[in-house]
Amino acid sequence: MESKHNFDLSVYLVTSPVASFPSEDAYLKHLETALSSDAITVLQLREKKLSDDAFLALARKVKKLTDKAKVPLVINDNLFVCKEVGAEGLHIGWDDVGYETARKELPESTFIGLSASTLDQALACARLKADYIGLGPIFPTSSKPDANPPCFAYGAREILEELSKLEGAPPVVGIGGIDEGNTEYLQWMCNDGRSGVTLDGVAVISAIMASPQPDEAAKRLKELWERTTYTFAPKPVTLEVPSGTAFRTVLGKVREKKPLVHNMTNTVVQTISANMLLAFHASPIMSLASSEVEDLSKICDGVVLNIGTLDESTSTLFTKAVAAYNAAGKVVVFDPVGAGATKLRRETTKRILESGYITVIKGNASEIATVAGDLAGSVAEQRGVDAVKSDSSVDVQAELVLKVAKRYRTTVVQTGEVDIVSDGTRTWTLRNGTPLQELTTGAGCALGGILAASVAAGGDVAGSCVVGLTAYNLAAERAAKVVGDSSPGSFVGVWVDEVHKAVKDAGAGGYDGARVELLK
Ligand SMILES: Cc1ncc(COP(=O)(O)OP(=O)(O)O)c(N)n1
Ligand SMILES: Cc1nc(C(=O)O)sc1CCOP(=O)(O)O
Repeated sequence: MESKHNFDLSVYLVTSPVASFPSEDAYLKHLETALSSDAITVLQLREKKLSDDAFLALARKVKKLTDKAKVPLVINDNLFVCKEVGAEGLHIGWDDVGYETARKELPESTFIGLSASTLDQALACARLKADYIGLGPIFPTSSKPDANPPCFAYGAREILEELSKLEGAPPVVGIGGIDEGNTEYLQWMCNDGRSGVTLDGVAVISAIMASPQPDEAAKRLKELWERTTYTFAPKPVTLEVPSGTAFRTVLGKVREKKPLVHNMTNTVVQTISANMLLAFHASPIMSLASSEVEDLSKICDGVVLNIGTLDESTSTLFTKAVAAYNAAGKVVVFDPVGAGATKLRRETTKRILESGYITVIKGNASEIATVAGDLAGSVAEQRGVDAVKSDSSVDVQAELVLKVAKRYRTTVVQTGEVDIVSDGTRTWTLRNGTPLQELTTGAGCALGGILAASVAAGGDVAGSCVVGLTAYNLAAERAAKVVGDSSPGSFVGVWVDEVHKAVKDAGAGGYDGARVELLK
């Protein structure tokens, strides 16, 4: 290390206790193998139970390895060991030796990292001018029994957004529950060119220390961390919406591609969901089997996760689906049906939203308000998330839809008398449809499939949602004209016919009557 500022946090290994290995030799060999990957950029020696003498003796051996690999060594908590061994850095938490004491006692060139679990702590670290912040836990972890509650990727993103407003804020490394399955998602959520948010690296214990091949594990983490294109991330914004051309483009692509949509949906709406997808010129697969998820993620273009008839196993099943469809780079539409009604629904909704990238969240006003309210348990609470009721004005609802889209870096489709679509940058209101849709069981749930097919074919996520939803609602209006206002039974059949025609004609003239407005 030439200067205290010359450190790279991108793949930061924190050690597990030497005592968790069969021998000290096995432990040192493990570290040496990990360091031989050339992927590790910082190594923190963390021993909670050793005496100062034993810690120092171990630190001297580890320092030889880190020096050989030209990787800075950071000592966890112990100022004495840090000084004695001449480590390049010290990491301390809020219960440890104070930052100012450590700063006075250590050479200027020694960098000092501070832990933060909340926005207030992160701001305090910045005020103290810590050299870096260890922000965590990001995800649940079993490596630190006294860890604070996780902030998840969206919470980390909010904290980083606040830090980015300060001049000279310290770099930040995320820690806690980070592994190969979530690194890419965390990196995408927390490195957003649009808002200036940056996370500087990932710190891990088990992802490398518990791996039988620590060098390979470190290399894979580095490769995931350095990605600039993401498997799951939406394609760039290309569509001009609203316009008849966009309408024809998306529906034409649906007709050509015939997207295959995996419906993990509730038992009440299976038939209408499958029929609407077929009418939309897409193909449905209906399956709730856990053992099929990975295979289906490889052949399907997208999945609909609908918690309408959930049980205690739904969150495990659906988070598995999020992981599989993210890894396959396919569309995930999440419908948190009745999200606020029970504890099970609230918890399941929260776990799914925390688990990975959701391409589209679709729900009615109270479901979206519940999704927004769930955030109030974390960072958002400190900054005051307003609970928006379904009887609030369209503008107020649109503001919340935009906030939820921004927070999860996703597209939100809120259905109601006025539908609202937002991707956190652009927000539209859509005013088509008929009251007969509300008298049709599964009309909202079947829309999940229409959105998945539209996005899978279209490219621009939010734009494709606007087109798919408008086509669906215009078809409903045409069907209502045919059957009259008091025939909900006959309405469904004619609606399916009209959806079919809309895609068959690829929207030729079908956009007439669309009442779509892009809000400023
Ligand atoms: C990089 C990094 N970030 C955070 C921590 C946690 O430190 P602390 O709060 O002091 O908790 P313990 O590690 O001492 O249990 C860390 N060690 N490293
Ligand atoms: C050491 C540590 N500090 C944390 C914090 O939140 O400050 S979480 C954590 C444990 C990280 O281990 P793993 O990568 O195995 O989850």
